[in-house]
This record gives sequence, structure tokens and C-alpha cells, in this order.
Amino acid sequence: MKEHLSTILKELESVLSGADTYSAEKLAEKINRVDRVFIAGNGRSGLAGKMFAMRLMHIGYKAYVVGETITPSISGDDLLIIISGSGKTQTLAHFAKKANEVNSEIALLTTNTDSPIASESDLVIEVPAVTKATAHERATIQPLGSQFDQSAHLLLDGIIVYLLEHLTKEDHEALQKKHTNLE
Ligand SMILES: O=C([C@H](O)CO)[C@H](O)[C@H](O)COP(=O)(O)O
Repeated sequence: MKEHLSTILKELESVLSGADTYSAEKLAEKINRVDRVFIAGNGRSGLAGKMFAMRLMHIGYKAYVVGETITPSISGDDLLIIISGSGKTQTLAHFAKKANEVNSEIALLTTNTDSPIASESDLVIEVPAVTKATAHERATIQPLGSQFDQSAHLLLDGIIVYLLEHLTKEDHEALQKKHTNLE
């Protein structure tokens, strides 16, 4: 088990050292500028997105998860962030088209910069990880898209730290207060 964990950490270090951090910083700046942030992803990519949305709320941004019952309609002053390893998931491609129709900005976190969702996006952040589509051809000890899902989660947590350090000045106490008291 220790060996597996050590290998997973090495995989993540290798992926994240090749991630497009320049674009990740641009994404942080967009988040800071737009009115509201909408986050979409399916499966485990979607779970990484939900964790990111929660932290954005904690640090003072208006964040919504696409598909939740209380999520309002998106508009031209908003940003849609899509997390999709393949960049091809059809429901997400549809969301990107709809968001473009109302002129909202779109950012994509993906391994596939040459994908249908990438071509709809204003900003593409490349994360060079293995996905469910490439797991058979690239080296990882992990199943399906675990490497991408984990890398996306860590990169998004990195954006939270960047926002806290450079763009918002929320302190730990303010974050604690925003965390739900219904638990
Ligand atoms: O659940 C997923 C995981 O990769 C399976 O290991 C995917 O995130 C889900 O299938 C959505 O796919 P992508 O849009 O390509 O991330």
C-alpha cells in the first residue's frame, strides 16, 4: 500500500509540474472579475468541481454548480468553468454552446486542448494527465481517469490559494464563518 501511495504522489507531481499554470492564473483573474462563477463537470471531474465551488463560496465568490436545483440561469457577465478530461462529454459540450449563446465566458480544464469543448472556450487550462480514454495507452497504476480527477482537484485548490494570496483578502475566521453550520 505504501508503495502504491508513493507512486500516486509521483504521478501527480509529474502531471502538475506540466500543468498550464500561466492559464490557471488567468482563470483566477477571471474568477475575480466576473459577476458569478458556474461550474460544470460529470462524474469524478464533477466532484472535483463541486469541491472547488464550495471553496469559492468560502472565500467570498458567488459560485453555482450546474445541475443543482437552486442554480440560476447564466448570463453575459458570468463565467462557466467546465472540468472535462476528454473535453468531449456531450452534456458539457451542450452547456458550452448554451453559455456561448448568452456571451458568458467559458474556461475549460482538460487534457485535450484540441477538443469540441476547447473550441467553444475562451480559456483552456491543460492538465497533462491520463483520462479514462487514454488509460490503456499511458502509464499509471490508477484506473480510468483517476489521475486527471485528482490533478484537477489539486490544480483547483492551487487556484483557491492563489486567489487568497493575491486577489481576495479573506482571513481564516471569515472562511470559518461561511462554512455551513447545518452539520
Ligand atoms: O467520472 C469520470 C472519471 O474519469 C471516470 O474515472 C469522468 O470524470 C466522467 O466520465 C466525465 O468525463 P470527462 O468529461 O472526460 O472528464
